[in-house]
Amino acid sequence: MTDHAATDAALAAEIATHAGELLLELQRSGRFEGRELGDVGDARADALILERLRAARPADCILSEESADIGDRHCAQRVWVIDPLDGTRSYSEGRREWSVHVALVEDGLPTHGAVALPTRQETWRSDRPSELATAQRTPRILVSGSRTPVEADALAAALGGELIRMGSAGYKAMAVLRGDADIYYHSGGQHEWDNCAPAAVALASGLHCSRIDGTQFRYNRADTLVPDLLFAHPDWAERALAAIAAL
Ligand SMILES: Nc1ncnc2c1ncn2[C@@H]1O[C@H](COP(=O)(O)O)[C@@H](OP(=O)(O)O)[C@H]1O
Ligand SMILES: [Mg+2]
Repeated sequence: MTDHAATDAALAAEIATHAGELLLELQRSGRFEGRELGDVGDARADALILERLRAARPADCILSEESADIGDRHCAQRVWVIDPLDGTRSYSEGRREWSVHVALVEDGLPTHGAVALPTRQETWRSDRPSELATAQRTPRILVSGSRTPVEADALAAALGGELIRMGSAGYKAMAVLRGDADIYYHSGGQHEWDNCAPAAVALASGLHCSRIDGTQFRYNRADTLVPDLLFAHPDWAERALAAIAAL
């Protein structure tokens, strides 16, 4: 049972971890495969997260990728933004790169959150900031494998970096936080649920997280589209923003 006295970050971590375990079991059960596995996983993880959040925080609103808006979130001060299965494609193809996102947005800012990476048995959370690794001289730049930005090669060339294609926004953002990469760059579209919990967790550890023009992320907007993003080790943030502006 969910602990009603848990802090928001602890609650997010507990729920994301449990949803991740459910998804792993479903994937390993072999009962579904391909697209159907992704659809069933999305729906079941969504149901688990909604049930737990409603029980623990009945007064809050919820915005989920898999459900219609719940409650009148636009004027709500506290809104949970969740992605029950980010990297659905990787998940349904049996790959490792997928994640579960649970974040709390207060007055438009991501204040608490957790990102579960079930295939690594990791849950990253905003109330347990991690020490950042040393940035690499040759930056490793993560981009979407299926929707690689057209300008990705030019950015890598401008920074003298190495481009690495990978699935899932949460998996990529946490790879930067872990120090396995230096930059996660995306353009061409995404939604609030794809990057809200990763931003809540990454910001708490001092990673640079912004739109690619350097402006701050704002959440719980009427239009959930977030066209682009930059997650970067602080040592690379300014150079990356300058290189992006010059593309
Ligand atoms: N151009 C675009 N428009 C809308 N969503 C996009 C997008 N590019 C990536 N995304 C979403 O961002 C998440 C990470 O993408 P990727 O794995 O390609 O890096 C995926 O979320 P879901 O898996 O939750 O659908 C994907 O649907
Ligand atoms: Mg997503």
